[in-house]
Amino acid sequence: MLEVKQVSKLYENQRGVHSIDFSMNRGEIVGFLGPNGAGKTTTMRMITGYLNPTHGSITIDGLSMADHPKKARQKIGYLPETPPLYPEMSVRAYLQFIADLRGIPGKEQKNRIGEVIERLGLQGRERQVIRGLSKGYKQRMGLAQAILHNPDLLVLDEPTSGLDPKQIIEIRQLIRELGENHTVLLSTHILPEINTLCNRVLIINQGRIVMDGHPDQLAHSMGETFEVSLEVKGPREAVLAELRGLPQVASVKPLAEESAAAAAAAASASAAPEPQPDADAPTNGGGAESQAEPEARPAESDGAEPPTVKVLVSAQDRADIREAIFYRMAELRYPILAMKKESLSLEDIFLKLTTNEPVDSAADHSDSADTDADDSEANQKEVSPHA
Ligand SMILES: Nc1ncnc2c1ncn2[C@@H]1O[C@H](COP(=O)(O)OP(=O)(O)OP(=O)(O)O)[C@@H](O)[C@H]1O
Repeated sequence: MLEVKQVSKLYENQRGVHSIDFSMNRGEIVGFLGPNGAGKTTTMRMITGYLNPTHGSITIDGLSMADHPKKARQKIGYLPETPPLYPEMSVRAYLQFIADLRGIPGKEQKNRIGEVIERLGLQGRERQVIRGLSKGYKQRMGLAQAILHNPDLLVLDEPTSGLDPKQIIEIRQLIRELGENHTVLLSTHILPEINTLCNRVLIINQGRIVMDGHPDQLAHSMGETFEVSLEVKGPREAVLAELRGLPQVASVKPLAEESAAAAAAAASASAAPEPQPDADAPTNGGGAESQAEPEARPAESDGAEPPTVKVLVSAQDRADIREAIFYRMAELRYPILAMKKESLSLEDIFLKLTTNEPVDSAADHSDSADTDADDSEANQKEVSPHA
């Protein structure tokens, strides 16, 4: 559908984009991600024919943008960061004007405008003047003008920028629906937008594409290891020793909060030697129905609760070590309070690719609940610009 071949745009200051190379297949929704000044808008303006590349070629559905700009542009709908609206016009008058401009034949115009008004939820506002619309509805108007001529490819520059959370949800839903019939390239600073909308992400940094893939595959392709964060109730040293002894466990590291707690516990409990677990403890899986108190939980014998051990366990060869951990801890009757497979978030990957900051995936794990919350539709977690 779209071929961008070795495209560069050099501005006078030598910035811009350099040898950008990617293609898009029909039906894809591709997220275009990058810090401020990375080259997203420049690339989108070249794809839509508003800016000529210094080098390279762009073809839309086989049509060269350089050789057939008019025909190629008819296949594209473009929503720039600021929608190109005429505030004094009414909704219907504006769409009529755009229909004329795009050369939609007169007898098709009424139907087409009616379809777009319905699709974008603009019914009842046809006579309203654009100036009086909310920001969310202005954005709907921007999308309406982009799809009016029924283009194959939609190019959307930060389509939810500046909207409130409710409007963001609405516009994302619209983009999702538009993605059913259109190929979509959308730029954003908002990482959850990629996770909720896109089946592919392109990351651009300092004018170069630094990553291209499915959001879920990116972590894997970056050599991510298999890691599990774990919260276990049991004698600390025994839990650590048992985990380290499991096959395919490469390392067991206390999480940041656990290190501090362990240091405090060690100081206060130094008088009482830590008991060792009983390897012959019952193997009934630690079921609640068991009446016998296990010898492996000696901390309870003096009435005190055993400590909670929080660690990050890394596996060799990306082996899934969760079952082995579960069965061994159950055997020893050390209850697992929480176990979570950790992976680099898109935010981790983005930082790794666009800054020199080392990314320690364990660093985020203490607040992994917050990370999960990132999937919330209205979450506005933006990437801080580091370009
Ligand atoms: N007209 C111009 N003249 C000179 N330099 C420009 C021009 N337009 C963009 N640049 C430079 O080219 C680089 C890429 O800019 P571009 O606007 O494409 O980035 P962006 O990723 O869209 O950024 P943002 O997220 O802030 O919109 C930046 O260094 C910018 O300063």
